[in-house]
Amino acid sequence: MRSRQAARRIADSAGISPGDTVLEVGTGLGALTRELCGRGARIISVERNGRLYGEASASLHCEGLELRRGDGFAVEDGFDVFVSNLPYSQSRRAVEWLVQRDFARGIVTVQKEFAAKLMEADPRRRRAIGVLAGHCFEMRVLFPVARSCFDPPPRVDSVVVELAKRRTIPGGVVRAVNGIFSYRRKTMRGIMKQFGREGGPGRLDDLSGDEIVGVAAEIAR
Ligand SMILES: C[S@@+](CC[C@H](N)C(=O)[O-])C[C@H]1O[C@@H](n2cnc3c(N)ncnc32)[C@H](O)[C@@H]1O
Repeated sequence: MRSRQAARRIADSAGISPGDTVLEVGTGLGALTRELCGRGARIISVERNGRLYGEASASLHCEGLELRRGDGFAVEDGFDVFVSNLPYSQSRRAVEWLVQRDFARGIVTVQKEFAAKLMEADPRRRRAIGVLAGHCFEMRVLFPVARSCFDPPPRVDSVVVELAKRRTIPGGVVRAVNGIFSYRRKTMRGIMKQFGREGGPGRLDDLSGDEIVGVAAEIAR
C-alpha cells in the first residue's frame, strides 16, 4: 500500500497490546508490517512471493518481527490478532480459515462488496461465507480506504473490517455449510437427503444463520 497514513490507521485499529502475537498474511514490501512494529508485540508476517519476501527481509528490521516465506494460511502458531491487506481473490479463503482458528480480533482490508456479503442480513441474499462469518464473528466496517492509497490503485472500493471472534468451528462444519448452500433452492428435506439425513419442513431461508451452522454440525458429525 502506498499511503503510510492508511497503513498506520489500520495498524492502530488492530488494538495491539504489548505481549500480543500478531499474524500478518501478505507482507508485500512491508507497508503495513512497518506500522505494526514498535507496539511491543511479537509479529509473524508471512509472504508467499519469494522476491517480495527477499526485499522485505532486506529492508524491515524491528524487535519482535519474524518474517517468513510461505502460505500464511498454513501457519500453525497461535496468535491473538490477525491483520491483512490480502489480494481480494483470497478474502473468502481467509475468512474460511479464520473461523477455524482461535484468536481475539482480526483487521482485514476487503473489497466493499465482500464486506456486504459477510454482513448480509436478508436470508434470500445470504451466502455461505456470510453465515459462517456471522456465526463466528462480531463484525463491523471500521472505515473505507481510498483507491489512491494502493499502488497500483484497484478498480474497486475497499473497506477495513473488524472481526471480533465469538466462536470457532471445525473445517468439517465449514465444508458442510458450503455443501448446504450448493443445494439452497431445495427444501430442507431435499437438502438433508443429499447428505443421507432426515430433514424437517421448510426451506433454508426460514433458518437463522446459527441454525444453519447447527444443521451443518449435525451433517459433519
Ligand atoms: C495487496 S498485497 C499487500 C501487501 C502489504 N501488506 C501492503 O499492505 O502493502 C498482498 C500480498 O499478499 C501476498 N499473499 C497473497 N496470498 C498469500 C498467502 N496465501 N500467504 C502469504 N502471502 C500471500 C501477495 O504476494 C502480496 O504480496
